[in-house]
Amino acid sequence: MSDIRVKICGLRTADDIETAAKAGAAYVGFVFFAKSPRHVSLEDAAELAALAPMGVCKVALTVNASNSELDAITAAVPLDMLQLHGSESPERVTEIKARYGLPVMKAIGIADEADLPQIDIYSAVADQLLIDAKPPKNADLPGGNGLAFDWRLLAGRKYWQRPWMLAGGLTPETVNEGIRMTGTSQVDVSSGVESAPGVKDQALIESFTRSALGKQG
Ligand SMILES: O=C(O)c1ccccc1NCC(=O)[C@H](O)[C@H](O)COP(=O)(O)O
Repeated sequence: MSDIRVKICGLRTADDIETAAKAGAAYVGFVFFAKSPRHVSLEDAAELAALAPMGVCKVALTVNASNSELDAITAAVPLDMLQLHGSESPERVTEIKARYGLPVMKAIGIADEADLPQIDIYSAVADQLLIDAKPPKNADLPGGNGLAFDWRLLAGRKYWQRPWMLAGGLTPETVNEGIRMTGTSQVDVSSGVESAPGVKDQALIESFTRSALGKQG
């Protein structure tokens, strides 16, 4: 049994959920961000979440969402975690945790060393951290850009105060190198398991998950 936990983000079909769960993903992510090709409606997300087997953590990804948006998402969709992928302040993270009673994962964008202190700041308030590549300036999306950051920045920093996941540009081919270089025990992927933006590829979901979990072909 592997110690690695895999999150597949941006799932939009029943097949995506079934494939991710069967392959052994620990988390499935639903994107609530209208500009994203991975955006799902409340109705679709509710149906997809209901298909996730017990024990698979259902994560709603939002970007600087208001309380009314979060109220609607949490009322419609059975969730286990909220992922905040915008510029939510530490105070806002605390407020969201208290208001919804769900664990909160805060995404931190990393481009260079100057970004690393954010990890400690958000460690004090979030339940988990998702350490991702910082989006390029003028990017349409704050995440899901298929870009990796320099993993050497995290080398030797295995033990943060909170559980964390490595994200950004991972693929079935690179995920093991990312795990090895950073010492992470959790990985997240979106673009690297797609055949086109927003379209998950079942074979890539399987190969990414199996590769991360150290399972043979
Ligand atoms: O995936 C999106 O479309 C998205 C949109 C808005 C904010 C965040 C988004 N994705 C965040 C994720 O958790 C991705 O899985 C993470 O950034 C890694 O993405 P990728 O580099 O494509 O594997």
